[in-house]
Amino acid sequence: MIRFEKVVKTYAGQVAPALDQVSVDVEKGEFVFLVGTSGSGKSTFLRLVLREYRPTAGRVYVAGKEINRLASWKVPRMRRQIGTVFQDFRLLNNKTVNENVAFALQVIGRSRTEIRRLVPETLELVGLEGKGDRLPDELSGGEQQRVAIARAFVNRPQILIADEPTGNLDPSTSVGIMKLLDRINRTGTTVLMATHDAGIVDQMRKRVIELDHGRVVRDQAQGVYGFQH
Ligand SMILES: Nc1ncnc2c1ncn2[C@@H]1O[C@H](COP(=O)(O)OP(=O)(O)OP(=O)(O)O)[C@@H](O)[C@H]1O
Repeated sequence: MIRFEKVVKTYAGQVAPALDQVSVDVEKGEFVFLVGTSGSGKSTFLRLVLREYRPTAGRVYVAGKEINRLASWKVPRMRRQIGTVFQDFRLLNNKTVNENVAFALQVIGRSRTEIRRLVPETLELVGLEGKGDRLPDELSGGEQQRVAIARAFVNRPQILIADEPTGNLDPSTSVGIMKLLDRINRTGTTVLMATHDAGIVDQMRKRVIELDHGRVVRDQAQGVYGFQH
């Protein structure tokens, strides 16, 4: 589903690469944690999957396509296969929960009938039934993140990318968010999550890929956050 072949990314004006000869293969339906200290290259990795950047060298494949060879006009369609969730939720604060989730469908031209069906169905899936008319600031942080996940998932993308999704949440709220991401993963969605949350990684026992100075230093099935060498 996601394949990196000897990927190098060096930002303009930088000498050291942010990613250095990274080769990784993520199968459809896998759940993968990306860990590593600040600046190790996690966000760069995620941004290459979204084609926000192109690699300096090497190849990135998403769903079988080498995405850096896609024509620019095909990029939005490629990105529709990928839902994204961030630490800071990124909701539209002047729109209700329903409108936030519906917006993700409107921009890709889904019909009103589909929107009327999919929005409540997805809000129920994330545990927000009955809260569709609230504004984001009338919700707890955990609930706001659930809205963000509903928005990312309402289009049933093949891949869900989460960049520190529990970074602003307390531990018990974080556990609820992880259960939700796990449920989404069980529907067959590939989940790629960058995190500093050792407790979560240790609890979930999923594949762990660790980056250090842009290199993959560990790729462990059913891994933990801090590996004892
Ligand atoms: N736009 C940019 N221009 C120049 N250098 C950048 C840019 N973005 C990131 N970097 C550098 O690339 C390296 C990797 O950064 P990246 O953001 O991928 O790390 P990270 O593991 O996601 O860190 P964090 O956990 O703090 O989010 C760092 O040295 C960073 O300073």
